Amino acid sequence: MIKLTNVHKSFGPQKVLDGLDLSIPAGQITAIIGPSGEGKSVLIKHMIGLLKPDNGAIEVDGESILGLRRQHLNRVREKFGMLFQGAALFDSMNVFDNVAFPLREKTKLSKDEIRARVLSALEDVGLKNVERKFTDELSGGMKKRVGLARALLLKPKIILFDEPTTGLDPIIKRAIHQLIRDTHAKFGFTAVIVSHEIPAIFDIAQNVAMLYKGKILQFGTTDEVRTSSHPVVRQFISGDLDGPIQMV
Ligand SMILES: Nc1ncnc2c1ncn2[C@@H]1O[C@H](COP(=O)(O)OP(=O)(O)OP(=O)(O)O)[C@@H](O)[C@H]1O
Repeated sequence: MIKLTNVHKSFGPQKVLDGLDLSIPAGQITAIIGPSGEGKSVLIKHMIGLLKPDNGAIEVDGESILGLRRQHLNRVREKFGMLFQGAALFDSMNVFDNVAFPLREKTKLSKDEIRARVLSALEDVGLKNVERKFTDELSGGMKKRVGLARALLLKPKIILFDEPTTGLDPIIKRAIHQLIRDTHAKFGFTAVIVSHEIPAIFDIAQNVAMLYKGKILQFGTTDEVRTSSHPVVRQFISGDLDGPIQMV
């Protein structure tokens, strides 16, 4: 479904991805874990063509996304929904207009149809009677829900989540994780979730990929990674200060 082969990416002298190989299975939830600053956000930005590799191949549904003309790349991007770190809502719009935005931009649906779809998407994420509120009146957890409603609206085949629970309290974190799991069960999209929520993320992901020193150090089912014998993976998951991962 999403396949990266021998991907290299540097920013000036800093090598971030160093011959990375990764295949994201279709229709499943895959978590990407790894130390801060290793390039997890850079990696998912490559999947949707927001960053271009210096070298390597990237395919979505068997089609290379490199070297595509803008129009063609936009068509590939329509397969994706995204929930980035700050939920990326527009402050100047209320909740309804934020969620309706992609429908107004990308479809010719009637006002009534847009209204029905927006309210149904908000209901899917457990939000009712908030559509007139402005985003600065919402809590962090509500913002994430609105972002997820917007990401779900165009029924994407793939949703990329970049740290969807960062900065939220433990109960809201769990609620957002459950919501991702429930909406995934309902809609069956391919999910890629960058997350530091260990071990909580293991309860919702089917696969885990650990990024370390520019490569995928281990990719496997959640159980395989949870019980990994690799010293780096073990140290990272357990949060031990002692081990091969050096603090700087
Ligand atoms: N557009 C850019 N220009 C220059 N450097 C960048 C750019 N984007 C990312 N980087 C650098 O690439 C490295 C990896 O960043 P990235 O945000 O992908 O890390 P991460 O693994 O997602 O980190 P965290 O877990 O802390 O969110 C960082 O050193 C960052 O400064």
